[in-house]
Amino acid sequence: MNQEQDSGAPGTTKETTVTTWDVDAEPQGEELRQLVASRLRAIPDFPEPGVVFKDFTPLLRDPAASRAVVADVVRRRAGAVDVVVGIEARGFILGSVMAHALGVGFVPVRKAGKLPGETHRVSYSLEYGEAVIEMHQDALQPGDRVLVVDDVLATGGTAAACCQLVEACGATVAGVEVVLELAFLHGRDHLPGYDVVSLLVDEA
Ligand SMILES: O=P(O)(O)OC[C@H]1O[C@H](OP(=O)(O)OP(=O)(O)O)[C@H](O)[C@@H]1O
Ligand SMILES: Nc1ncnc2[nH]cnc12
Repeated sequence: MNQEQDSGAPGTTKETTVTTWDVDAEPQGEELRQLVASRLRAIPDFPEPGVVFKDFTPLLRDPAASRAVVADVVRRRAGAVDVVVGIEARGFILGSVMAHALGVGFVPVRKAGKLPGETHRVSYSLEYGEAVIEMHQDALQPGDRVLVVDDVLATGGTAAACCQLVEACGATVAGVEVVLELAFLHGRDHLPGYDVVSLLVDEA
């Protein structure tokens, strides 16, 4: 649905037009999956030998494809989340635009030592190493329905650690959204009971 609103102040002739976004008109289903798959590239042996890195910078470079990814999440989650939590660094890019499109706030989960306030912290392992992530203790309120956003679900260590941080604040994980799930790394096994949605699933 497209809608135009006149928000000019009474007694003035100035008009401002606000156009809402028709998310249903964006690519969906198989069309969306093919579009997104065509904007990801596989880079072998990065960041270390044996890892095939799935690079989503071509997706970001294409406004139509990025917009379609965000629209897909808006169709599924609009009205059902209060906050988006994005995981440093790639989760920041997707998570912040999704928060904006959903009309909710954004909370960053950062690698250790980057946040200035009092934090909760969790250590975890991922496909190519170990890490510690943190979130400000006062970033969420008890009862907040939180959408966790990242680009890739690999071993699931990062997303599971992020869900722990959300719950440490007394908030609820409403769902986890990723663009690409590397199913052969069984990340879902670390996220039992969570509503995990991946746009693309790589089985190989
Ligand atoms: O499911 P996992 O095995 O935990 O892996 C997934 C995580 O790995 C990548 O982030 P990375 O830690 O490489 O950081 P970056 O976004 O700063 O590149 C990716 O963006 C996810 O956050
Ligand atoms: N293979 C991979 N490609 C991109 N991001 C990742 N995060 C963890 N594993 C990854």
